[in-house]
Amino acid sequence: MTPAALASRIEHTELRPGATAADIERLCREARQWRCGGVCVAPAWVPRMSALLRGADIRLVTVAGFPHGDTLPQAKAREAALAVAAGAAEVDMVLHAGMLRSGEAAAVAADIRGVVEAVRAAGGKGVKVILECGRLTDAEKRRACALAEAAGAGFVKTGTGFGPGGATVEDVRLLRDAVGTRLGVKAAGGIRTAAAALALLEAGADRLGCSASPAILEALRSRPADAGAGGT
Ligand SMILES: O=C[C@H](O)COP(=O)(O)O
Repeated sequence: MTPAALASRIEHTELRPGATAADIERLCREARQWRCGGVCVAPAWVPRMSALLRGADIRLVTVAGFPHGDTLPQAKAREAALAVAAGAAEVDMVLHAGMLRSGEAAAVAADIRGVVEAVRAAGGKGVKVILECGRLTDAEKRRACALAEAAGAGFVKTGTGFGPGGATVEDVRLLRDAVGTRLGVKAAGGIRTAAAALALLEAGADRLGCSASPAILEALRSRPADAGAGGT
């Protein structure tokens, strides 16, 4: 895979607590430089991201209920709608893992549906549901995928980058198996090398969320031509 092809699958991310305006400026500059498919920042930075990326063909992504997913459903939906009004195209919302693990499927579905409908009404382009796989059993991951699909989400996403463990090939395979081709799969959290990025795509991820995107892309660019995986 070429660096350009990989970059198109990356949502370059800065969600660290305490990230500064300079961090957001660097992120957007790097995303333009590498032509990343998207950029993901916390809601309060959406107006800045939107201004910095005006005219660029880069998806503007933000988060809702981040990073724990346990805000009130109405707050999550409103947060998502306000972020879309401020310029975000897509919202990565965090699943309420505690409710899922309590067997309260209807409440989990309503939480997701609230965000999906709020984003749609605000003119946004779609919602990803962050599962935080490190906190869930495989059966819970499958249940979460079914609820995300039924509630109208467009993607499921492995993690926030702030929970236990990072994105794994096993979780991407499981999520892909659960949603088939009906939903997208985004792998995120702890992706630090080109080999890891390519392995996650190979396992079935459509998109990757990473903060280490330039290092990953630079490593791929510097790799000897015959060392490529996948050959594209
Ligand atoms: O959604 C994306 C993650 O927050 C990125 O995590 P990372 O900093 O481990 O790449």
